[in-house]
Amino acid sequence: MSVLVGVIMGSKSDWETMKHACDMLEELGVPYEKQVVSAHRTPDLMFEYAASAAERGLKVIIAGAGGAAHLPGMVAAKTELPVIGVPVKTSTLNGMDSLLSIVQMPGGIPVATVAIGHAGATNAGLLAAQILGAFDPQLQSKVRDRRERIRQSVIESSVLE
Ligand SMILES: Nc1c(C(=O)O)ncn1[C@@H]1O[C@H](COP(=O)(O)O)[C@@H](O)[C@H]1O
Repeated sequence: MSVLVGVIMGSKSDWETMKHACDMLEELGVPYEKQVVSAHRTPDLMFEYAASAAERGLKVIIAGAGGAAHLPGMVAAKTELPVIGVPVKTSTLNGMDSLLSIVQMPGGIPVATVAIGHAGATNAGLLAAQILGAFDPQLQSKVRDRRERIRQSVIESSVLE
């Protein structure tokens, strides 16, 4: 099956966080690719990646970055595909810098921003699957089954001894 989701990150050091998005895509059987692309350090590659993503068949892009996290917004500026931004936690400002850099997009160029760090990356993978699931009943049913398992496990552990 062709690759549907592009998972990109500003640096190899973001992998620790971004692997959680990939884990979720794998769990749900969504074909994806992963790559380091930086708006700051490899601007031409970033432009090329974003500009060609739709014609290469990608449907959703997940972009994670830390600090002055311009990657998700700049990618969103160069593609009409939905972009999900993952703020990577930083040692200096705990990821608040990443979050604020990603979330405050100007009108007309949206980035769907998730929470800071690992949990946000997991949700980014899930959100990408849910977007694709709107056009793919089989994938949507996998998401539904996953939610049911979560619901069951919360109910099972809801009685405190
Ligand atoms: N925020 C960005 C961008 C970008 O937005 O284009 N490129 C790299 N970075 C971030 O710099 C941090 C430190 O990177 P290094 O660990 O390589 O020094 C990473 O979290 C990366 O996402």
